[in-house]
Amino acid sequence: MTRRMYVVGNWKMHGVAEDIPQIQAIAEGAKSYPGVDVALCVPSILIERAARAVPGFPIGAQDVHFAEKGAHTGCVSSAMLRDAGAKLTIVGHSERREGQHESDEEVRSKAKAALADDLSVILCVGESLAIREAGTAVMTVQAQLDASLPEGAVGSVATRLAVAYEPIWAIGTGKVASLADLGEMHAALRERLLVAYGDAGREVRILYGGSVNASNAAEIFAVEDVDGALVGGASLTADKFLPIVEAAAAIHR
Ligand SMILES: O=C(CO)COP(=O)(O)O
Repeated sequence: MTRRMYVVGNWKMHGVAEDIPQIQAIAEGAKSYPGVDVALCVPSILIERAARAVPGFPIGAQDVHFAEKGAHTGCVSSAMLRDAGAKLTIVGHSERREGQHESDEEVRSKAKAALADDLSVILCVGESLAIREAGTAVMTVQAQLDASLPEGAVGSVATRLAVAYEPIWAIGTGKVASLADLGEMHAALRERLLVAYGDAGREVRILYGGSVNASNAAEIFAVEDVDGALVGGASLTADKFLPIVEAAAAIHR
């Protein structure tokens, strides 16, 4: 089976009403690359306006609560995201694992809740610089994936689940994992997906994230088992983001 390339922007804490034209430019530009799945994850308060501005283009969230509803001040459920027009959500980004002390168990619950509510999910994993330097990155990230993946039969929803490998030291730093390290990690994560889901594990896309830009996207996408990218800074404007989508469109597996 072939996995479609997937390029997703993570706007993090950027974006107000005046940025909607950039979202429209990205959605319009993405139409030139029908072979690539493209999406943008924006701040939750912008989802509804963004989704209305670009009908048919997937707008997503950057986090979701695992509960359906209840006493969770400041949180947003998957049903609320869907109601606002979101089609996907990121879970377990390292900035939340660190900043909001999210555990693997919590990330797993969030992924399960979102998948059950028909959202697509991008589940993030990645190691710190200390772990990379200690030489234990692969086993650490595999264990993180094992503990964060929704367990059980994923079969029918495998195409709605993606994993994003984002080494923490590569996020926003201009540093990118070496292509050899990237290939090793993506193969190691594929192995865990096959253990967890059997053949359906082949359908789950594995994205790379961390300082992806127009200049390095092509070589990153050429690495086996890299099925696209989760892009931060370079997703904020159409002129920086669309060349990354174009690089993905050039991959034929
Ligand atoms: O964290 C990231 C995407 O989720 C990567 O961010 P940058 O592309 O800005 O390094």
